[in-house]
Amino acid sequence: MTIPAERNKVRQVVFAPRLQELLDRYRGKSFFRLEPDTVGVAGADLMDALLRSRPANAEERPTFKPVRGRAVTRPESSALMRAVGADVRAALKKPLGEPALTGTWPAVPHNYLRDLVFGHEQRRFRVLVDRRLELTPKITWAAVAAGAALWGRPAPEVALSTLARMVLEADTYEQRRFAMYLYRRVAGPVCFTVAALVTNALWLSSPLDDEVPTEYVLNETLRLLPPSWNILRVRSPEFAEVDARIGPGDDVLLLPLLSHRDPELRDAPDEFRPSRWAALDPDTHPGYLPFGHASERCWGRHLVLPLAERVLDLVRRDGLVADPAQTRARVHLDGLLEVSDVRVVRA
Ligand code: HEM
Repeated sequence: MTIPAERNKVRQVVFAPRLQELLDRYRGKSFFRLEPDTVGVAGADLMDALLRSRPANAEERPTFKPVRGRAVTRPESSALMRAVGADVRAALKKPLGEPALTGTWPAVPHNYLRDLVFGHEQRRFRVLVDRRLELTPKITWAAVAAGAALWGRPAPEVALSTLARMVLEADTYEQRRFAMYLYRRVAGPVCFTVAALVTNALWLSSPLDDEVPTEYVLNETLRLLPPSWNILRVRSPEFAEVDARIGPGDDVLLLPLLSHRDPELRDAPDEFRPSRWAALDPDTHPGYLPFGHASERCWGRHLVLPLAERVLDLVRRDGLVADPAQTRARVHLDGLLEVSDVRVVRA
């Protein structure tokens, strides 16, 4: 995939081979078999019907799936989202300031967001939003267990996020460990996913056009490089009722990465054209599911979008661009779809 960049140069997104293969083989197809026990779905209507047929089960929920066998209840999830919401709203009220955002992205915006939202947290909390813990559940668990064991209440004057104060309310070691793991599940994405989104946006749009609203830039980035590029639903009887090609033993991998580029649904599907969103509604546009299905859409999106806008406002204000000498950025095969190692400089 190429994006017009500086006059004679192009900027390229280099997908991991498995992702490129998915795009090459299945883009434009509604239904296909990926493995003997897994089907792929990228047709807008079929995705809609399947996601509508049953709610996500506990294990399929990315944020609030059970923690080592212990379910996370509805009231617990709601309380955690309210707490992180309060922290994000407080962060958004801070003046823009003079953060140093040049350097290698997504690491730079990750650290910026960590400091902005969870800035003065104690070390045992800060370590839980460290990039090095990414996708390593065992190490995360070890960090949580150590943090919960080395306990000592901070002095009252120590500033803590609303989220961290919830952990402090836990009485026993077991409860504290559970609460800290959930802290990681909720605080981590605020840094990881928003850093991924703004890095993808910068790579696709650089230099940001002053005439184009940031909202459109983000919608178009979420279309071409959706951080949540797949949605897994495990086998269940409802699916065969929706489509007889789906057997009782088939898991279903829904692929926004492909449906977002379906040539039947939109013009020039591989081109980065943020202005197309002037005429489209991201909440209802067919096959556009960067935050999941309407029936159970991401609870964090109202936090993600203003944080991403704030980072891109700083990019515009400070004239930051992807280093013109860099013409390729890789997307690895990972849980989160993001371009890696983008060098960001002042224009
Ligand atoms: C760019 C950022 C993000 C993207 C693209 C994204 C995407 C998604 C998607 C696709 C789903 C639906 C999953 C499914 O149906 O299986 C979802 C659900 C959800 N997301 Fe997000 N998300 C983002 C950030 C966040 C953040 C920062 C939080 C929390 C602070 C969050 C919390 C949730 C919750 C609570 C759910 C509901 C299901 C559950 O996990 O319990 N998301 N998100």
